[in-house]
Amino acid sequence: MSQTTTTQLGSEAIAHHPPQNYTLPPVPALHHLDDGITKNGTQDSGDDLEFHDLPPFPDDVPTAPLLRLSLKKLIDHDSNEEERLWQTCRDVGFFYLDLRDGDQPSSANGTQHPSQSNNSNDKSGPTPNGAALLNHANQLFPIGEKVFSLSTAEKQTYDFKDQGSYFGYKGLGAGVVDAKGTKDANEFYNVSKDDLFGISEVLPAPEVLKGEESREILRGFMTEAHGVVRLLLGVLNRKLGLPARKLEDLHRLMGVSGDQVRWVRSPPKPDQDANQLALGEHTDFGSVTVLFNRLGGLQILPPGGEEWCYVKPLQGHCIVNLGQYFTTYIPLVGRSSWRLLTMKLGDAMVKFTSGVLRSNIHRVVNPPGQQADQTRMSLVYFARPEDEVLLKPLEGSEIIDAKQRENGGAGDDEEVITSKEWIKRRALGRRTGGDYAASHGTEGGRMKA
Ligand SMILES: O=C(O)CCC(=O)C(=O)O
Ligand SMILES: [Fe+2]
Repeated sequence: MSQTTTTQLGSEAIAHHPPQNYTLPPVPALHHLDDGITKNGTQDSGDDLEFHDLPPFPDDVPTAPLLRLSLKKLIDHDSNEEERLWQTCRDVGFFYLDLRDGDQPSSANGTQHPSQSNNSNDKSGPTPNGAALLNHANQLFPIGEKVFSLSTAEKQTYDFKDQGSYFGYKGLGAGVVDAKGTKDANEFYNVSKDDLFGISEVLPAPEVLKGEESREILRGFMTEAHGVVRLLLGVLNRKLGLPARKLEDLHRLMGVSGDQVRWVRSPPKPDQDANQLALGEHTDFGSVTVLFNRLGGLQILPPGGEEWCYVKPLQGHCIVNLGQYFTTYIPLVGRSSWRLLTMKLGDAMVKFTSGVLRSNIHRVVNPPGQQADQTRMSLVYFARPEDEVLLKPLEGSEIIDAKQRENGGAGDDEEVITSKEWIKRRALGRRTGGDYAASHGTEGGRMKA
């Protein structure tokens, strides 16, 4: 597709209309790091990408060849950067985003609450500010530590699983990492975006999260992370040739959704348990995930590969991955047969759900090398389609239509479910006693274990 018109007229002005009988471009070959990080994850650009207050990430473990994109360039609608984003979302769906140069002077002093926006024409919300996002993330790490330092008995009172909610606390070992029911080795605390912005009820929470100071930091983080998500969605929307703002409009900051912040904490494991997974293999069940971690342990299984590769944490960057919203539409002949279908489909499920964009399997293992005796924490923002969005192929894109034809059609008589229902099923299915099979997403046909 031509980039010329986009750059001449402004990227919002043109919706791409590929010709009739459009055939899909081939999926690009998996990228290799060509822009600052060599294959074993060491730097070659002079940038300081290390976390100097932590034991070093080893240089003798396999690392994932992920691209490093620049938020600043994406904000500036750099067509080369937009093309790199598009390619990497089609081949692996995981990349680094450099936030250090994404600073926007207009909002450098903080984050404007969207309801305070005085620009009624600004439908896409405020331009994300990379420095503010990093700053809020740095402030949230110690707040998360305070939450986890509370007694187990108190934390347990914020586990809302029995009320059908995945917000709040999940204890160590309260989730499963495989179909055998092997327990996980991490604890979560999930904070609802809708709670923070007054869109839904205020959930019970520990004192450290109830105070306005913490809530303000969380709101700032959510606003900036959401701004990044919508910026990325805008690029993908144009590349997919969808009607203007279609993806952004399914992900409004002030829309009712399952968007959330999550802290994940895994304590160091005794040697005999070193191989235990902290977090089992999965794809994220939303749209876009913005992740901050500092110690290694996150691994992805690159497309077509057999070897799990570490994703080396980089200072000043977040790791972005696409969730399965883009790749999933769920065939349901009837709700009762849902579980059966999910279990039986296996590779067919992957085929059936394989989309134009990619949602890659990942998991969390013990931090590697000298990092192994450290407590690992990460901070995640999960953006999801608004609650009432139906999970079915989006209309208005020749590329998506062509992909459907390639997949043998969409099956018009199939029932579809809402984003809300799907997220709940997947989130709670990975809790002990949950329905692990029903919790599968697009990883269905590629589970290793
Ligand atoms: O902790 C990490 O690095 C990844 C966490 C993750 O994949 C998740 O919470 O879905
Ligand atoms: Fe994840």
